[in-house]
Amino acid sequence: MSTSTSTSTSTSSPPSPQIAMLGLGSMNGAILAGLLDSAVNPEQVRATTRSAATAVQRAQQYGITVHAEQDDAEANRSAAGDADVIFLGVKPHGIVALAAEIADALKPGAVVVSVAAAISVDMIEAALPQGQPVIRSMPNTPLSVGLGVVGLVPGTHASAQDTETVARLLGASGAVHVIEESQIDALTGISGSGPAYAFYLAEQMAEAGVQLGLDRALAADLAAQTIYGAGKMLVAHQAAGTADAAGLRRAVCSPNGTTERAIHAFDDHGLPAAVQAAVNASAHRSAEITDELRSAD
Ligand SMILES: NC(=O)C1=CN([C@@H]2O[C@H](COP(=O)(O)OP(=O)(O)OC[C@H]3O[C@@H](n4cnc5c(N)ncnc54)[C@H](OP(=O)(O)O)[C@@H]3O)[C@@H](O)[C@H]2O)C=CC1
Ligand SMILES: O=C(O)[C@@H]1CCC=N1
Repeated sequence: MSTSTSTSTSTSSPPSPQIAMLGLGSMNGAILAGLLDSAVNPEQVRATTRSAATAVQRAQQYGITVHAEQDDAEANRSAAGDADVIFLGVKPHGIVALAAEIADALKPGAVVVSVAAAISVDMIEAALPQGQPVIRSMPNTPLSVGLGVVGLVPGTHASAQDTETVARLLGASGAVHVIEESQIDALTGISGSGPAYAFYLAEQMAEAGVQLGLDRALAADLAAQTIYGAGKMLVAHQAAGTADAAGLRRAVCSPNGTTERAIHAFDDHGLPAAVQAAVNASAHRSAEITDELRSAD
């Protein structure tokens, strides 16, 4: 599989691995929603949360079995021990401890996929049995609606087949890029954190509409549909090689028209620098958390 290219979905019959989702918050929940919308059956999935209240809520939401680690100290080990693919979906500072907790319960060859920012492959591998396949990922929440982006970094013991299995699972709900670990902080700055940038833009567009006298629901719908349509159009044109973002932007700007005035306002208020600073801030924070957690060991 080549570096930084979207995987195409293979035409051979999809695998039906048993899946464990350890932690079922925003990110693992989004992955699960995407999996359940594709070829994965609820019976294939066991999940855990920390608290019983979350477990009950998530079991109802997704129609799967969810156990709370707070109530059942064996919950993570039991779910992981049955699984072929295990998604570690807790906060970064909890990933290594979670990997250590499940280590001797894992089936040999089961693939451990971390979704955490900043936790390097070697940190996870060090907590697991020698030879256990690990894949570090950076997904994003639009996987929940089939429009996600995921970066995958295969670990030392992950085979091409392991990577293909995970790429196929996640590729049903988004674009998958197999990347080098040196690229993952930058990917985090663009696509991992990026949905929040789009949501923030939508918030501000809608707020401006309210300031101009629109009711909030109308302004919010106009902003959301515009970002959705523009994103879909951009993806289609980039895939076809017919236009890029700059070209599509220029096509909306009539000379001396409304959009040209708006883009000048963005430039006058420093939008290009602000966006680049934001992507850099996310990428650098990812690297910084890695350093913090390494030095805490
Ligand atoms: N949110 C995002 O957009 C993205 C997040 N990520 C990564 O995903 C990971 C999770 O983030 P996010 O989903 O936002 O966080 P959330 O707080 O939404 O979810 C964390 C989940 O982990 C559960 N949990 C905590 N400790 C344990 C434990 N010991 N055993 C089992 N479950 C446990 C929590 O249960 P409970 O609710 O009961 O406490 C909760 O379900 C992070 O590492 C983050 O870097 C990556 C890309 C994007
Ligand atoms: O904010 C975070 O740290 C996580 C990682 C990328 C998106 N959310």
